[in-house]
Amino acid sequence: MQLKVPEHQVAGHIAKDGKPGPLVDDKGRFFKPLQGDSRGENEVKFYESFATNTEVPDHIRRFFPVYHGTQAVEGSDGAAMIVLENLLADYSKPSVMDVKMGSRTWYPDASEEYVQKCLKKDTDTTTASAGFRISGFEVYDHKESSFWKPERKLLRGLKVDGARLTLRKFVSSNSLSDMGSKPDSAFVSSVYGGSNGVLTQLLELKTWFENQTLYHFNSCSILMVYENESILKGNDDDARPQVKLVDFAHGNDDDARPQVKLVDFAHVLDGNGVIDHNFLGGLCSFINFLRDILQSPDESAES
Ligand SMILES: O=P(O)(O)O[C@@H]1[C@@H](OP(=O)(O)O)[C@H](OP(=O)(O)O)[C@H](O)[C@H](OP(=O)(O)O)[C@H]1OP(=O)(O)O
Ligand SMILES: Nc1ncnc2c1ncn2[C@@H]1O[C@H](COP(=O)(O)OP(=O)(O)O)[C@@H](O)[C@H]1O
Repeated sequence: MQLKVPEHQVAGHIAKDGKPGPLVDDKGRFFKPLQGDSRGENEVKFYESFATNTEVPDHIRRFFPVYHGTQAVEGSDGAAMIVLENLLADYSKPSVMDVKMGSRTWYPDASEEYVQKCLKKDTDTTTASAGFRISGFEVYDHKESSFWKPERKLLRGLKVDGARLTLRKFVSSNSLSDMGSKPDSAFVSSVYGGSNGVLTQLLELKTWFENQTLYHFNSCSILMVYENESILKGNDDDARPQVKLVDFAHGNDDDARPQVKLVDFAHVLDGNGVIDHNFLGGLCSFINFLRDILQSPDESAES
């Protein structure tokens, strides 16, 4: 089995100080190392419970990576890995964003030290104020024909206006690395809008969260992705780029294939019959941000 480091991982742990990081194979699988201090175990427990839980509606399962069990992986010194569907396997030039949901990232029964560490990050970022924070993203830069990923430090410093601007940049064809410039929001309707777009998917998820009391998704992320291969820019450099969507492989127009998934279940707890207000509140807020961008894509945003 040929394993390699994922090309487009945008957040989370990576191989460091002798600890393994995630790997992918060429068969569409993503291997996530089992993390220590019960996080790995807890994540496995969630995936096993979720896979067999008959109360989870089928249409909701598509928002979660398919789980293929655990496996000791040779290429990673025999470390035990959680084997998941590689969510990016079918994308050739993906733009990806990881958005950590909730207005708090600590969970009941966490140690005081851990709560304090999370609280600091939550108040320093948009978690406490907006109910979510952008943990990481990578966009395909159409001008440079390459991927651009901001440093973590830069994202940690984002306030609400910066997060709003970043959500515009994520669907823009210009000014990616220049954090101060105005994004053109060229792909906003193809990615955030439409009957298969991000907003529609988030609203479906929200309907479930308004009722589900099975799990509490502490510190869990929404992973948004879309395909750039099919997005063609017009040649008129002076004008706002004309964007046409063409999918060469399938001959379809409008095929940015926006996808919304949930990832990172290391801190999921039983819902015990109680609505997950923390995740739901963050989701509602995130939906409002995207709705505002869709409604006024040309509005100039301040950084
Ligand atoms: O160590 P840090 O400060 O980078 O925090 C990690 C988070 O990074 P971030 O706050 O987004 O920059 C990291 O967040 P991302 O996955 O990068 O969104 C995780 O929350 C990680 O905890 P866990 O693996 O989910 O248990 C977090 O690790 P722990 O602090 O819980 O060990
Ligand atoms: N199933 C998956 N397929 C593809 N990429 C994934 C998958 N799960 C996670 N990732 C990538 O790895 C990053 C970190 O994942 P996460 O589960 O949050 O790890 P950690 O527990 O180390 O924070 C995500 O932001 C995303 O880029």
